[in-house]
Amino acid sequence: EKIKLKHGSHREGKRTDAIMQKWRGNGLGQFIHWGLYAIPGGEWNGKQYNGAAEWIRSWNEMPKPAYDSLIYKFNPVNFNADQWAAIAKDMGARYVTITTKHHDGFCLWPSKYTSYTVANSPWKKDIMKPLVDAYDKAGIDVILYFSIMDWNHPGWRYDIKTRADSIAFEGFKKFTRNQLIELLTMYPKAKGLWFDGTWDKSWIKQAKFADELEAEMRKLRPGLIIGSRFRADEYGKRHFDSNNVLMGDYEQGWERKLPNTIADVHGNDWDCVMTIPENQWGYNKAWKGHIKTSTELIEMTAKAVSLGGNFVLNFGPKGDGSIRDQEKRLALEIGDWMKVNNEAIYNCGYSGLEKQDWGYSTKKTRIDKIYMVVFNIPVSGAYRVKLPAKTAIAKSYLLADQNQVLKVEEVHTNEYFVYANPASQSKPFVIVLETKKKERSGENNY
Ligand SMILES: C[C@@H]1N[C@@H](c2cn(-c3ccccc3)nn2)[C@H](O)[C@@H]1O
Repeated sequence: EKIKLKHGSHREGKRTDAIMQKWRGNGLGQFIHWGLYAIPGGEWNGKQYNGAAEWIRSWNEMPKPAYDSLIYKFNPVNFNADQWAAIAKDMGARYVTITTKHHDGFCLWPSKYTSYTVANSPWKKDIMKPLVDAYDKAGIDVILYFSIMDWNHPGWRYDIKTRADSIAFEGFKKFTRNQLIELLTMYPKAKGLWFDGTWDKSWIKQAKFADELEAEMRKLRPGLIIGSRFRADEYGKRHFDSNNVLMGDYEQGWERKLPNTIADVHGNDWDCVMTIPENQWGYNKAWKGHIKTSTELIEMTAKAVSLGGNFVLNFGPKGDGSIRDQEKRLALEIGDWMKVNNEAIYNCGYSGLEKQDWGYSTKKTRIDKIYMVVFNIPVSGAYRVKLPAKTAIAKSYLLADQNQVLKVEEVHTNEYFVYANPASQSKPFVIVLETKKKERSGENNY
């Protein structure tokens, strides 16, 4: 029995408009975390901060005034928006999410509503405009990351406990609305907003305000894409409202983790945002622990697409605006694979097939093509695939070499072995299945 909600979700099921269909088919995206935190790069006074570099302001070892005065050191002489966009293009990313303002409140655009922006740094110039233009020129859609939580704004509160809190937070809410309308007005090419910093009680209590603000933004920018993290319903429920309906246009619940089965995504659109090290979004000088390889990241991309989502890989440019070598190399390695295999990623989604040990299957939307993205090569050379009843395999071949038609054997009803011995076994590869309707129940060759 559904309960009456004024500020719950206002739409059930996936959006079907062209802007969202393009987003749904993107498959692979780039995340950019850049700001003042890139200057210390996880280190202060010769000591290393163990947390995520973009959270260094919350570290007791670094006095807040010392962090806040980093604005006077922001002068990224090696910043080159076209180079960042080229790296994303070479990787095969079809959209980018860029931090306009992270939790520290520093704005990468010359906002009229605070002095804590690039305009008052030695750099002086707008960073967002050249980035939006460079990515747009490269044919990569832009999404603006915006943190509601803003440690620099005097009106920010973690919770509203007193009348004074309430008065201060009203000013903060007006400021937040002003900045969001400002961003949408200054960067009309942006396709969406990626909200963060919305988990504290102060914001969760603003169901009505946030609901009306979301409506105002959608009216100002028809088709705008906003995820489930922006606002809570009037009972404080986030991501899914009190009737368990997804808030916003897609689920933003997969941060540094992936769903495992299709049941985990409840038939919704979703994105997974991922770091290359364990947990560093902003630039950190010392990448500690496991640094993901391009093969791991390609597998995560294939897994995300196989479960109907997008995979968004994070880059943390240095304080001088350059991109670190490890990130450039990974982007090129992923891009080399995507150049050959992106047909299995772009405009693909959940195939409906049972998961097999060799890897992940994806399906082109509306076309009878299934892609078997192989990460684990069976010693038998036989790749098992179970098709729905009345579906047969018309043809099978390697995506990387379509002249190599592969032998297919129906080993049980609707269960097939595809035989493939790929040339190079050191990289994931894709087997294509062109399917057709089964005319009649063919002989099964047991
Ligand atoms: C997309 C990622 N989200 C930010 C984040 C938020 N949190 C966090 C930490 C403690 C409680 C709740 C949320 N950790 N990281 C990261 O700083 C980065 O921006």
